[in-house]
Amino acid sequence: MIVVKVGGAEGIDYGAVAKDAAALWKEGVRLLLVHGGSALTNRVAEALGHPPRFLTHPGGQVSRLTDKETLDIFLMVYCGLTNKRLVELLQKEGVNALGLSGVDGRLLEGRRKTAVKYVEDGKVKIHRGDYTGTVERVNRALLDLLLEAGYLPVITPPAISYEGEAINTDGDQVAALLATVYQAEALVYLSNVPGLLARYPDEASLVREIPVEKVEAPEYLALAQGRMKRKVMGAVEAVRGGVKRVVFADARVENPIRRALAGEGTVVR
Ligand SMILES: Nc1ncnc2c1ncn2[C@@H]1O[C@H](COP(=O)(O)OP(=O)(O)OP(=O)(O)O)[C@@H](O)[C@H]1O
Repeated sequence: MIVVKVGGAEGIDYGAVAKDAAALWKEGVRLLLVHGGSALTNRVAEALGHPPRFLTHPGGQVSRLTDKETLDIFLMVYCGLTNKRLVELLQKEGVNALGLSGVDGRLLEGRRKTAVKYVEDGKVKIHRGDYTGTVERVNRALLDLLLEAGYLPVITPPAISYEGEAINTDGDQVAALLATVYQAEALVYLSNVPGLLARYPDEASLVREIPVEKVEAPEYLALAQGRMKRKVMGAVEAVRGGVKRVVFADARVENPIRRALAGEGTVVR
């Protein structure tokens, strides 16, 4: 199994991703696609007069404040436009892709975090009423059913809480969890950069490899900071959990998945 997460930043060539995924699928490679949608969500939110807001947590991570209106916009962009366009591109390539969110069939279940700690003006504050959470359980039986019947699953956040509410959840974590559940040969993160950059946005500073056992070493620790921390530590956890390798790679090129599998990008193993 190969799990591919297509990021939602500007500049991603969805056509190239779909073409590559379809070719691999037809060769008999088992795939799960997960996608994001953050940049488009920001644009639609602005256009609808409900601009995006982000919270910086005490640990330094940043997340989207997800109130009821934001969740509605999130559903429109992730489950609507982004998911259906990707499914359409795959259908054009002759693959019977099937889009589903974590809400459908309780595919991705997690705990809703109603109170979220964040830092503002140097003080720790609490935001209540958020619709966010972390996925803890995957409905693998549902995915197996689809895979056995020949459908290529195209999966998107949100997830569903144990109480049955849609919750915004991190797509990177979803992909890592799916890869771990399937003990995937590879987990590929496609984005609008060539991989993890030591000095973002300098593309010449691409880090070629992160050996899991050395992730705490000073040269790698610098990379696992701020916005990238969650991605790097998620990759390390996936490898520790049995995924053979994680590759962060470019989705602005032809054959992005094949290139990533050939080692172009940042390889964590
Ligand atoms: N050190 C770094 N190395 C590589 N990319 C970085 C770094 N720091 C910040 N970035 C940025 O992080 C972004 C990763 O975004 P990605 O495509 O994975 O989507 P996302 O914003 O995580 O959300 P979603 O998947 O929900 O749309 C890239 O657009 C990249 O520009």
